[in-house]
Amino acid sequence: MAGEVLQLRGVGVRRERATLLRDVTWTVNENERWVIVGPNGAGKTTLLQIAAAMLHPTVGSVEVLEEEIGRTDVFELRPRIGIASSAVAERVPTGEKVIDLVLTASYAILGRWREEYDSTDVSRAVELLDALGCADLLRRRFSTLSEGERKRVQIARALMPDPELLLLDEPAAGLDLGGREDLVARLGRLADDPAAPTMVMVTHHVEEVPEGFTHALLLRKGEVVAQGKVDEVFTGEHLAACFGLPLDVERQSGRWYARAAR
Ligand SMILES: Nc1ncnc2c1ncn2[C@@H]1O[C@H](COP(=O)(O)OP(=O)(O)OP(=O)(O)O)[C@@H](O)[C@H]1O
Repeated sequence: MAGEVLQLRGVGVRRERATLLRDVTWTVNENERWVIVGPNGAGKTTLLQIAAAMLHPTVGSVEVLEEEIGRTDVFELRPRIGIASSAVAERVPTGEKVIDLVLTASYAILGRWREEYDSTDVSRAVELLDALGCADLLRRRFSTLSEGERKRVQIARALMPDPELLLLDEPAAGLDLGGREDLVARLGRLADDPAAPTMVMVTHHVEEVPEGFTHALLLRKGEVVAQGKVDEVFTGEHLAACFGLPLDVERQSGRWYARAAR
């Protein structure tokens, strides 16, 4: 596949009287690594759900992997997209084992039933869990894992179908400092891998943006504040407009830091 992985034109999402997204026009090209940043309630998860073909816009047009939403079979499209999100984690059936949670991603389903998996599928699932430092968890029940373990298992699941697009919704939320730094380093290595899928990650914190992420989109109250190359978007001016307070922003050794301006 070449070219545009996501193409949104004039996208709006409304629910009852609320406007969740307004006039979002956004293009993600193959091999780019995007981060969506914004305060609570800005519309980040809504935008990610649009990108995951899980939500249709109220207005505007959306193409995901060159398929137009509304004119394509989303059940064929979804296995081409890997998503790690707490909205998915909440729907994991009680008692589901970690290995089965990763395997079932091949069919974009939750809950193992009677599907057949061959030894190649099982080896791939084990390799992915190993790469994310979770090889010792494969026989555990997902519900018994710590928050950090769950996050890493969900990323292994998202990578299982060898997706063309990888979507990560707040992958570092709830992690302790060591867990966050470990995850950010793993995501940085993934971002640097030319064989890795196009990536879009949602976060509240610029400190969680791994090295190797190329582009950023800032959202506030459902509208795009700025978008483009990460070093052009992560300025004090743009981030202050996004979060609604004066900020000092700096970059050190490839990572970003922001704090309230004194
Ligand atoms: N069905 C709905 N009806 C009305 N408002 C909704 C509905 N679903 C979501 N919202 C509102 O839309 C806004 C955007 O929600 P969304 O989850 O996309 O934001 P977010 O940027 O991901 O937030 P957070 O950082 O807090 O997770 C929020 O203010 C939320 O309360």
